[in-house]
Amino acid sequence: MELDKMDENDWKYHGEGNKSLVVSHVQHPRVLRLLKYPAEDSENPPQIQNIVDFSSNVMSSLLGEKFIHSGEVVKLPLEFVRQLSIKVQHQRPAWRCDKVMDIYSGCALCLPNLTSPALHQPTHTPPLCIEIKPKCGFLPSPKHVSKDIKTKVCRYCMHQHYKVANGKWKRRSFYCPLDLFSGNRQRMHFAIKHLIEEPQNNFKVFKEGSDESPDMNSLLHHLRPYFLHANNRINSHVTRFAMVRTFLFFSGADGTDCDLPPLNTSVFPGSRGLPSDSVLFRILQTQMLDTLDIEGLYPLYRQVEQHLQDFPKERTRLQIEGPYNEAFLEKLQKCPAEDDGSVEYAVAKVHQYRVAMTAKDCSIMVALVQRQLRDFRPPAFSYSASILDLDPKPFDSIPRQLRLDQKIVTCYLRTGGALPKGPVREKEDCTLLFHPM
Ligand SMILES: O=P(O)(O)O[C@@H]1[C@@H](OP(=O)(O)O)[C@H](OP(=O)(O)O)[C@H](O)[C@H](OP(=O)(O)O)[C@H]1OP(=O)(O)O
Ligand SMILES: Nc1ncnc2c1ncn2[C@@H]1O[C@H](COP(=O)(O)OP(=O)(O)OP(=O)(O)O)[C@@H](O)[C@H]1O
Repeated sequence: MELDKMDENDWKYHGEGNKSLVVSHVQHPRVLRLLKYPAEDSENPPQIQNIVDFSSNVMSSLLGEKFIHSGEVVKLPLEFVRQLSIKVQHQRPAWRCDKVMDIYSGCALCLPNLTSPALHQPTHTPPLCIEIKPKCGFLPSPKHVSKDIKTKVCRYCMHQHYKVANGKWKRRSFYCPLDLFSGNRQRMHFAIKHLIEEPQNNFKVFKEGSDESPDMNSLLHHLRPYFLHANNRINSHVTRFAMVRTFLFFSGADGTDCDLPPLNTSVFPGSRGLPSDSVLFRILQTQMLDTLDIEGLYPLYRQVEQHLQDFPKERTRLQIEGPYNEAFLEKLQKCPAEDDGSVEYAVAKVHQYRVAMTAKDCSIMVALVQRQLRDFRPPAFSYSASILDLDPKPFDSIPRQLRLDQKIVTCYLRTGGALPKGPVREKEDCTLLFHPM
């Protein structure tokens, strides 16, 4: 990429989240991730190098290098960024326009376009990519929570009630992250069915690099050729089953594409749970660094905050805002098992919590490519999995987390019973092991 010859016409709007806007190159498999911030906060542009460091030095070590593309910071001509922001503005969803693109720093992240995987051979079927934002896959321990309901209904399921009550989404999703992370074939199948039915911001499909946002029928139509090679039973049940199989086996052992196991392979070779080298397992393990729940963590956060007020210079030694290097990783990995009252313990728990928050908010991108084999063998598939959006969560977002947690639980206890129950799940309890199909 020749940075001095950047032309906004070579880039198109690709997507955006709460914190960044992504444009993809029209010819090369590359994207630029430009940060956004609240319109009134243009004085305080986010620290982009911190994002790369956090991803490459901290998250990559916890999640597995093979899944991570941290990218690099590039300095773009300001006029290019300004023209780009004008060009993409009309494609941005209105509900995301409360934030503006950073057009002043000229800094962006350059990353491989994970929806355009490199093709080693020509294929008949274009690559298909599925993005899942799985959210938090475990329940907190009863030791640290004040409301018993938090040990039965997961944060995502409770949050759904809050989101519908506040108009963020019209319909509630019956997806439950505990199902997806369970490693139980039936529950994972159930999770994927509900993601497809009500995708919200948890499920996206890209075909030929473009977000398809399809309805259920057209999605299944797109997915069929990618999964249904081993037999001719083309129905939605088989498709979802194949997706479960794909997720379960995602390990990308050597960081390259690997073949899907055949359809008749046992998904649970003698064991329950996720394979320990799968992408879902790694994400769940990292999420579980939140051992205290926000309620147990908050007093430690206050201890750190007080310490920083008393000794402002300690902010640097304790690496509150980074740098996110090996020393930061060591601080959170060498946390004493018990609270010894030290600020080091409190800081380590806060660092662990922030890392867990990142893992609870990341997305998985799965790319599937059909390969043509000679003779009459059925087509084979290559796939690869990557993890996106591994930004550090700010230290001072913790009080907001506590307030949100309280609002979600209060809303759930107030309205939980009032919303219609799921078509299948009679009883809202995320600890349920089996669902009737
Ligand atoms: O708090 P949550 O669980 O609602 O997560 C937020 C996400 O909402 P979600 O419920 O997934 O729709 C939210 O996603 P959306 O804007 O709703 O697409 C962001 O990812 C937010 O992270 P950040 O503040 O941009 O770093 C996320 O905030 P953090 O909690 O990760 O700070
Ligand atoms: N390297 C990439 N290749 C292809 N698509 C990408 C890439 N990075 C991001 N995207 C797309 O852009 C979208 C927005 O990116 P990202 O999730 O990083 O934004 P964000 O603002 O940090 O999200 P959040 O709302 O979770 O904070 C993603 O959901 C994904 O669809």
